[in-house]
Amino acid sequence: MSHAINFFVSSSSHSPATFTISRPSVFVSTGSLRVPVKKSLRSLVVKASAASDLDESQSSPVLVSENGSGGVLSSVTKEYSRNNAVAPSGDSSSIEVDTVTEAELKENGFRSTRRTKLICTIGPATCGFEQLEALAVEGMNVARINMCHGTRDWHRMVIERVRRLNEEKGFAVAIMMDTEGSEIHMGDLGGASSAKAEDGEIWNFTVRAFDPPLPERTITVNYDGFAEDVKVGDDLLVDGGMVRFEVIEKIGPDVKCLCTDPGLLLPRANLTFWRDGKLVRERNAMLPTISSKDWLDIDFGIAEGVDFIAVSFVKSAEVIKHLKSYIKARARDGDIAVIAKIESIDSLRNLEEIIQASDGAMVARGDLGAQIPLEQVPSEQQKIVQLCRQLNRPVIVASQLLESMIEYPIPTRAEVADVSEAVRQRGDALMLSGESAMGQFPEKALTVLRTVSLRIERRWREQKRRDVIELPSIASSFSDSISEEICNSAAKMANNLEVDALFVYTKNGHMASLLSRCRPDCPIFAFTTATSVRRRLNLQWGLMPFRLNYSDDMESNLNKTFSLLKARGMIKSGDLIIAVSDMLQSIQVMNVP
Ligand SMILES: Nc1ncnc2c1ncn2[C@@H]1O[C@H](COP(=O)(O)OP(=O)(O)O)[C@@H](O)[C@H]1O
Ligand SMILES: C=C(OP(=O)(O)O)C(=O)O
Ligand SMILES: [K+]
Ligand SMILES: [Mg+2]
Repeated sequence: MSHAINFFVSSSSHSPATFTISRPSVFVSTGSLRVPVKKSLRSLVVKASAASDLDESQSSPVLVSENGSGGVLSSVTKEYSRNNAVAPSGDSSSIEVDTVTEAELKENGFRSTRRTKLICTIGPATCGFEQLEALAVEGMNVARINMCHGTRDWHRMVIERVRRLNEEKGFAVAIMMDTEGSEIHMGDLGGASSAKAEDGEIWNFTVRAFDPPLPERTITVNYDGFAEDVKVGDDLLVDGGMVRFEVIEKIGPDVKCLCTDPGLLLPRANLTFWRDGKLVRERNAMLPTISSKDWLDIDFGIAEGVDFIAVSFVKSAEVIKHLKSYIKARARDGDIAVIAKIESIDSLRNLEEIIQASDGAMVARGDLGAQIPLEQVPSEQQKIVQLCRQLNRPVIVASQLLESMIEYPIPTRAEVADVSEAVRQRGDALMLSGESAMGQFPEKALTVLRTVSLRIERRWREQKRRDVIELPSIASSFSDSISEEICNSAAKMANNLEVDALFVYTKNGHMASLLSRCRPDCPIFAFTTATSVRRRLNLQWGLMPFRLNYSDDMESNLNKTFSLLKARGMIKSGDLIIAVSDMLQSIQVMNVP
């Protein structure tokens, strides 16, 4: 018996013929009871020359899943350790599967997989192979390296370890390189890990270069114009106010400052200066967003094949466009995504065009909070998250999510509330900075992000609190409009029919991102032919990216997918799924045979 609902929107390049797959009846759930759907076969045909999102026919049945969900429970972790010896990639006769996703699906079922993605900044506390593996097992989707710190050799070592982890253990942890940017910051304290500034002490901020050790109470500053730009009486804020000084005297390249709010100075901390209660934007406002050192780091990132480049202190869309064309001309597959960090007044001023030009955005609350009043940061966060969703760009909420966990094994209640709010806003990803880079409890911090995400997501679904946010059409062509409408409809159907999972066959990830944008109740299994696309999809809300070689014959793709996933125990007969692909511009509702 063959029961299915097939909605076909066929492009002119494909015949509008429908197909059916032998399968049990389609069930629609009413509450907890599933009743068979009346047999029906519907076909909707729209004429369009839609470009296919799918690759040419590829035959070997290689399936790779990843840790996109990673809502790992303790027994899942145990299961991971039992199974973590996976076949090396490229073996087309075997299935490469990330045991963390696999175990989580088996243990928790579809619904309770995690949708919010997690990013960890890698630093001295987490750069070892075992430490990186522990983070991946705990659910790290993206590893961030901050070019403000460490040497290129150190970063290369981290990248190699993450790559090896992916190859040997089947993960798809993506790598994000974050540029230093040319805003004003302190030097590296001559090698010391921190320095204490006491109330009433006089410190010398200087643009002179010193060989270590630095003279006592001396701070080097990276910006040559610093001594000329500041004025006696200015307030000098370290990291947005963690330590405060008042400028009392200028002597050539040296600026003598009186400590008025004592605190700990950390290497390369950001500096801002304020006059009459206002942030001073002197010639430093003219500094290039991407410095000459940043360009060298970007060349390094391109050569190493990082997945994302996050650009610090973006001021306008132009710099993003420039970087994107620079990457396109140089990167092997031209597929490094550019993330705009929103962390300055200028970036807020040009927000929409910056996000439009980028492949994603980061609410970089650390520096943002040093440039605008702190009480304004939460509303800016909400605005940026919402705008990114409307424009279909992944968005990361970053900085100080669990700051106290740098020192303590549990977070403050206020930090948990902040993480909950970011999850409730349905941002794509949450990011750890110091907590994972140099904190004492990196894995525990990641566990907190994971468990809070899972809890809030589940509560949201139970309350059926679907988003009221308006999703404007973003398509720039008729064929894009078709994809968008298909995804909007498929996501709505998935919610109404309470299906177990959405399947999307997507070559470049666009269809997958359109589904993710709808934030459906069920997880989205995204099948893509390229390993690099699979890693990039790992940043997006609700996507479980798989690498799978598939053909342009959807019936055989579905059958292959079903049998591979069933063999891994990741789905079972009777599970209800909706599949979309822009190869056939179709929506298919079916039970797994
Ligand atoms: N590669 C690294 N080497 C040494 N320390 C690092 C590295 N990356 C991060 N850190 C430490 O972790 C802290 C938090 O990381 P992050 O938020 O990325 O940087 P920042 O504080 O400069 O904005 C940094 O201040 C630094 O002390
Ligand atoms: C993420 C941020 O950037 P960085 O850590 O590079 O300063 C931030 O400022 O919040
Ligand atoms: K940075
Ligand atoms: Mg910053």
